[in-house]
Amino acid sequence: MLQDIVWLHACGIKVVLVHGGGPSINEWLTKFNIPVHFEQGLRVTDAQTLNVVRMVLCGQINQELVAMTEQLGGRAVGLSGMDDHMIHAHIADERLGFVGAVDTVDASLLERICDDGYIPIIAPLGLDENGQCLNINADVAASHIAGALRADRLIFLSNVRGICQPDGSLIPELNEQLAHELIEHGVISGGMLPKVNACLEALQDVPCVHIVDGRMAHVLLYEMLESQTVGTQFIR
Ligand SMILES: Nc1ncnc2c1ncn2[C@@H]1O[C@H](COP(=O)(O)OP(=O)(O)O)[C@@H](O)[C@H]1O
Ligand SMILES: CC(=O)N[C@@H](CCC(=O)OP(=O)(O)O)C(=O)O
Repeated sequence: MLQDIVWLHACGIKVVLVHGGGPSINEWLTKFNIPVHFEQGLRVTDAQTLNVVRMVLCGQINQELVAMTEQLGGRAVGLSGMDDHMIHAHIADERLGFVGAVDTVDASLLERICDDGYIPIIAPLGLDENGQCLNINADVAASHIAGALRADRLIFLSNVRGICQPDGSLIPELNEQLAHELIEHGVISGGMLPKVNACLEALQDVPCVHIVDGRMAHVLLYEMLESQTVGTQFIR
């Protein structure tokens, strides 16, 4: 995946990578005997959990991605949505604890980083108006960042082929109405809920929004070069 990003960047395409890290956060919480709890695909985040989230996202995943990108010949800058107060957020729901809903994204730092020839790699954390760090689902952060950048394209990567029907068949195209029907009927659930909501939100500002299978070799090159998507495309 990073090799594709480095190649696309070398071809003059400005790429911004927003990463998650849910499984690693779960692993570390378990090591520290801190319970793991999700509501509608969002992590319930108390103060102790937030410390682990920040440690894993910024200290581990972000820095590993930067190191790997550099190793592949790319020039990467690692940062989080807290840097320069890029992501302004507020507590989404008191019951979830320190989980952020995004108010605004200031994309000026990212634009400067891209214009200077770097690939920004962003951990999904934000700050509220009091400077409190908030944990933001990576898909939600990506959607707002893409919107603020007026991106041409937003590609969500997952560990499935795209949105699937209960029989496993792929849904190649999805509009808002069908997405809501599938959510209501429980066909879209768990971690796919914030992803689908993020896709619908992004569609307001970004013309091309896809969910594709991050396990497929060179899926990003395929997405950029072929006119047809391999996963699910969201349509207005
Ligand atoms: N209709 C659906 N189609 C495909 N995956 C779905 C669907 N509903 C729920 N899922 C689940 O959502 C998961 C993707 O969410 P998650 O793993 O949280 O995302 P992330 O890629 O952000 O880590 C899939 O692995 C799958 O188990
Ligand atoms: C609020 C919330 O759920 N934050 C996520 C942030 C990381 C993430 O989104 O990671 P994935 O892309 O692997 O799911 C979390 O704590 O797991």
